[in-house]
Amino acid sequence: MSGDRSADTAAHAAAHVASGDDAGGPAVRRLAAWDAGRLSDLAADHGTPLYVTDLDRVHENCARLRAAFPDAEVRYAVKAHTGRAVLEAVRDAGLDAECAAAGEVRRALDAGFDGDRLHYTAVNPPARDLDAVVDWWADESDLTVTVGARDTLDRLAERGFDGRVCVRVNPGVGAGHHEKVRTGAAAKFGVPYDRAAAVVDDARDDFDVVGVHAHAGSGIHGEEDLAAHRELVARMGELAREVGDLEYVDVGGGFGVPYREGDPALDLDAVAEATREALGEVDARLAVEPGRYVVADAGVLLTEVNTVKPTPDTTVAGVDAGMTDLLRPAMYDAYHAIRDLDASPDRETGPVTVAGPICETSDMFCDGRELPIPDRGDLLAIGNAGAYGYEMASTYNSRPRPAEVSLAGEVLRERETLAGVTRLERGGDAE
Ligand SMILES: Cc1ncc(COP(=O)(O)O)c(C=O)c1O
Ligand SMILES: N[C@@H](CCCC[NH3+])C(=O)O
Repeated sequence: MSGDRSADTAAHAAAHVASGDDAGGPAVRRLAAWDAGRLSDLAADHGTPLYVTDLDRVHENCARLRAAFPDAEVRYAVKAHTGRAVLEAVRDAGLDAECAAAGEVRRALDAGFDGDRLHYTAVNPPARDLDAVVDWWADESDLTVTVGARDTLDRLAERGFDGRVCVRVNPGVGAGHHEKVRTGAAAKFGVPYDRAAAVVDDARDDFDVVGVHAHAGSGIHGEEDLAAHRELVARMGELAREVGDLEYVDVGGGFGVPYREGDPALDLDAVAEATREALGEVDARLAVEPGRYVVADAGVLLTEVNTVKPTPDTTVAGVDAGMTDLLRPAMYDAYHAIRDLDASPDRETGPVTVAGPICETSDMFCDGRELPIPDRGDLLAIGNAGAYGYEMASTYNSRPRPAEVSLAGEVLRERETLAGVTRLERGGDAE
């Protein structure tokens, strides 16, 4: 959590606490805009920690993407939130599904995506995943497999697959909110740019090569990231012109959302325009595959304060959610806005450290952030938890994963039980 104690951060937090509105226009949903009474009712009905997902917001975000990219294919990166209700909302909104693993393909199929709306991006795919997807391809022959290595092409051919393939390219340019999520220049992803045309050429012998793809990284926000995005797109445009005869050029996802209260929203229309301009003339459709943008601000994580401990530097608010429920702060030092739903405007503020129950120092949602000093029993809402929140949850410390409900009160995922956590081990229920 280095840097979380900065004056800058404190100012952001104070502004959030003071403003209480949806500053930034319709494209930004601030944590303050959520109805505190509604969230408190849901926590009372379903317990904490609790994910709350606003499915209408998912629809709105999809609509905004479709409006910004009217002539492009917009594919939702399922990994950001795989819940059935979210997938159905995305399907209804007309987006395709981009899946990172066979399990995600299965979920998308179960949510009603037809093969022609399914894109499986196979990164070093385990044999089990390839077997499963090739199996499903027998019925869904329009699905597309995106491959980033010749070996993956060979392994598909060995399984009798001769369908639609997209070649993933390593564009040599990365972007994103943290080095751990900048994929564009990481050797693991995609065939090196200067070999891409040759790989496309070879692949055409055995497959229907329908596209080329590259992804810079996640959380593109700010000029430097946008410049990297434009560079990636320009390179992909060049490649598409070189290899010709493609259905689409997929320039990845990564569109960021503001996490700090004062952060500006991404100007999606401007990004779309810059993308088209950088791509140049190509005889193929543009495709994008956003995940975070669709779901981040559609979700909050509710957690109850169970321990308040004054220390010389900060008040430690112990809460019942931890890094097992929302990993991003521990993994990326990610900033998530925090709102005390029970604190009246005249509550004293000061440096507050919101910490979970896990035996790891990194199990903190903020450290020394200027917030209302919580009381035991207060309900805190953690913002922008809809993307890579529940998805990255674990059962470390034998903690059952939290429940998820829609804002309307429908249970979307039951709270896991301890029996659920232990069921696969010797002596567990599954035996
Ligand atoms: C290949 C690919 N496409 C799309 C995405 C979606 O990224 P984001 O959620 O930042 O839009 C990712 C994740 O970074 C990805 O790896
Ligand atoms: N999990 C990351 C995003 C990575 C997306 C996958 N390539 C995050 O929470 O920011």
